[in-house]
Amino acid sequence: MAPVAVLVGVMGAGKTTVGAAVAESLGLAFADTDTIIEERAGKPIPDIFVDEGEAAFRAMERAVVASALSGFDGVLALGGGAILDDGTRELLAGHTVVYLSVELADSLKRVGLGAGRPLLAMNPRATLKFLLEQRRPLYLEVATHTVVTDGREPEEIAREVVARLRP
Ligand SMILES: Nc1ncnc2c1ncn2[C@@H]1O[C@H](COP(=O)(O)OP(=O)(O)O)[C@@H](O)[C@H]1O
Ligand SMILES: O=C(O)C1=C[C@@H](OP(=O)(O)O)[C@@H](O)[C@H](O)C1
Ligand SMILES: [Mg+2]
Repeated sequence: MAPVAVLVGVMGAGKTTVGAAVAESLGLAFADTDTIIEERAGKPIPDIFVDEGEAAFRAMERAVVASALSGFDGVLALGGGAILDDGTRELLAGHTVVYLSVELADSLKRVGLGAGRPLLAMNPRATLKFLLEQRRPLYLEVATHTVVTDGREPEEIAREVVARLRP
């Protein structure tokens, strides 16, 4: 058992939104590692970052990704920073991984002031610019498909993802 597709990309790429649309269109279940982590921890992500720190969050994320990759056969969205963890990147090898790419302008428009995203609590523009540059090579490293999202509606992006998943 493995997800039909795993979505990666920076905050605001649309992983959660597009992932749910792809799952619906394929008649499959959708799961988001952020939601699973919040359920397991019993608190929202910003509280996990404050109480336990980013390293503890990444470890929880790795454990959740590991169990979803072996026990879930729908569409799986990861958090934007999951690929920072060496172990998580290794787990993704051999899976169908769709990188939703987005540039700074659109990602900023989409996340606004970063509510619910603790890494954007201060200076979202500078932080997102840094994260995009730091992480792009890692997204490309794990991706089997890349779909550009700038200037496009989620439904159109979801249709392209579905088309790319066809054998
Ligand atoms: N292609 C898009 N165009 C416009 N807004 C979008 C698009 N994709 C997502 N959004 C909006 O941007 C915000 C962040 O989307 P989300 O799916 O949570 O991104 P991610 O999970 O990659 O951080 C949400 O408010 C969502 O409705
Ligand atoms: O990029 C990151 O490090 C993070 C992205 C968030 O998910 P989204 O990419 O779905 O916003 C969430 O996992 C957490 O706030 C950390
Ligand atoms: Mg998300």
